[in-house]
Amino acid sequence: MRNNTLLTDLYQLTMAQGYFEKEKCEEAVFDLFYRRNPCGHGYSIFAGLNQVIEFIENINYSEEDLEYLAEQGFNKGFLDYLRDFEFEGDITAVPEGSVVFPHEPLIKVKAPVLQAQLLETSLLNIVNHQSLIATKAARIATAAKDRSVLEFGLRRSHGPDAGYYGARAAVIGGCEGTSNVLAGKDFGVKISGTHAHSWVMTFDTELEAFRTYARNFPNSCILLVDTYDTLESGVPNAIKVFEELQEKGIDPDLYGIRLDSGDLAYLSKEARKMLDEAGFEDAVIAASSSLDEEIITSLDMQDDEIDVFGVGTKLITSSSCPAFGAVYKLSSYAGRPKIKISDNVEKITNPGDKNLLRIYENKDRKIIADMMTLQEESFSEKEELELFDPRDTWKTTSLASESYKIRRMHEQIYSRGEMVYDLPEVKEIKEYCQSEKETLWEEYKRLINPHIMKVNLSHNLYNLKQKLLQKNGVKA
Ligand SMILES: Nc1ncnc2c1ncn2[C@@H]1O[C@H](COP(=O)(O)OP(=O)(O)OP(=O)(O)O)[C@@H](O)[C@H]1O
Ligand SMILES: O=P(O)(O)OC[C@H]1O[C@H](OP(=O)(O)OP(=O)(O)O)[C@H](O)[C@@H]1O
Ligand SMILES: O=C(O)c1cccnc1
Repeated sequence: MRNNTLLTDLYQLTMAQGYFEKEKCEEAVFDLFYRRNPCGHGYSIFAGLNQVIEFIENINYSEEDLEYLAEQGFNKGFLDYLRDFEFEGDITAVPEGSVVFPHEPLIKVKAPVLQAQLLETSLLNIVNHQSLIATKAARIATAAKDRSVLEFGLRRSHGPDAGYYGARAAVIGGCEGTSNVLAGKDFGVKISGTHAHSWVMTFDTELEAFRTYARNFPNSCILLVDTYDTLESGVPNAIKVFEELQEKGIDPDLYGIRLDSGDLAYLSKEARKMLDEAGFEDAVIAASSSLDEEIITSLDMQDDEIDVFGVGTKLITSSSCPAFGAVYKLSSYAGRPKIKISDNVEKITNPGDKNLLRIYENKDRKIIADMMTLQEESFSEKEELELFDPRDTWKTTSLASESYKIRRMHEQIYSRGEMVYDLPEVKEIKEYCQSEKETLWEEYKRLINPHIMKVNLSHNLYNLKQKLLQKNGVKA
């Protein structure tokens, strides 16, 4: 396994040495958050937490790394510190697979500043990638409604890691399985697939190609029917092979066809009729060919007969929105809340050591709003709760006591350097993610112009922010 300890930006190490030299080891709090949902989506899916933990657990500056850093001019004392580096701080995070919204702290790192700073690049690198792909997968799965989506993108992903972790994230976000064998093996998720055009082309006839495939894989036999002529040759040959299986008394678990070109809606409807007329009502129709949520929505409007969508390039590269944009910002140092000012209001940070609360309607467990609070604040469901918009503060909502439920979104991952979290399997994260989506009203899930979830600040946090803004000469 590659040692990723140096997979960071140089400035993290130069700052770390600076802190080391100045013996500046006060506690810092950093929030990892993002500012906008990808593709104009109504929410995002937080993914990558297990890999964040794996990264921290495996931090190890080898002698070779230290020699390299010495050549770059780092000090011996600092390098000796790195040789024995162990993370000593606290980390809390929302569980992987959670539905999340802009500006919410997804991960909170509280540690001696040198240590907290050293984690920045790797944490962002991991979370930015997986959250982006998980969110794109959620969009595609929404468009597919109750039909399955398979992740087919490895060949066109941005290198091996993007394919491997992208498959993991895609499955968390809503894909039923992946064609990526290593991801399937390592993450315990379903792998599936069909065959390529080359398979058909190496045989003298399409029929012979289908027969041979069916002989090899009678129980999972999806035949690619568009190599020559989908309706004139591909589908009739597939039907012939299914009849032959039937004559042999073979009742496959999964069989059917895959369409990979042409008018997928039209071809699926024609193919469905032909398969049904031949008595193969349970034959599956899969389709692929540069699919994404927009094309799937359009196919749906055309009353397509596709059961399974194979989605590659546009999912694994999140081509419509290629970056998640999460950042890692200091919110407190030496017990004092810190704020980053910007002319762009969206970029002003929320100061202080914070908590993220989610407020659900009592009766149907749908999300009403999220609220960031200061760490020390506590709230009781037995009391009325007033929520207000942090921008348009006159917009308020009062929730009657006992009409809502509060959930603290963060779980403890590290406590004083010790990993205290039970890592869930990808299958569990996937199920949790599905249940998370069910906590959203449909209005937040639509693909275009969704409702914007309210992410409120508590009165105390709002007041602290105003105070720091004023102190920095910003008029509220
Ligand atoms: N009925 C349809 N409605 C909307 N989009 C469709 C429909 N059928 C296919 N598409 C999409 O149109 C695009 C067609 O791509 P392209 O021009 O490469 O054609 P193709 O049929 O796949 O050809 P090729 O033989 O080169 O593979 C794909 O993104 C495909 O998903
Ligand atoms: O279109 P995507 O969403 O990326 O989905 C994956 C594509 O990859 C394969 O094509 P490719 O041309 O690579 O191989 P093939 O010869 O097996 O069709 C497959 O047939 C799909 O068309
Ligand atoms: O199994 C398939 O059909 C497949 C796998 C990867 C890419 N395209 C198709």
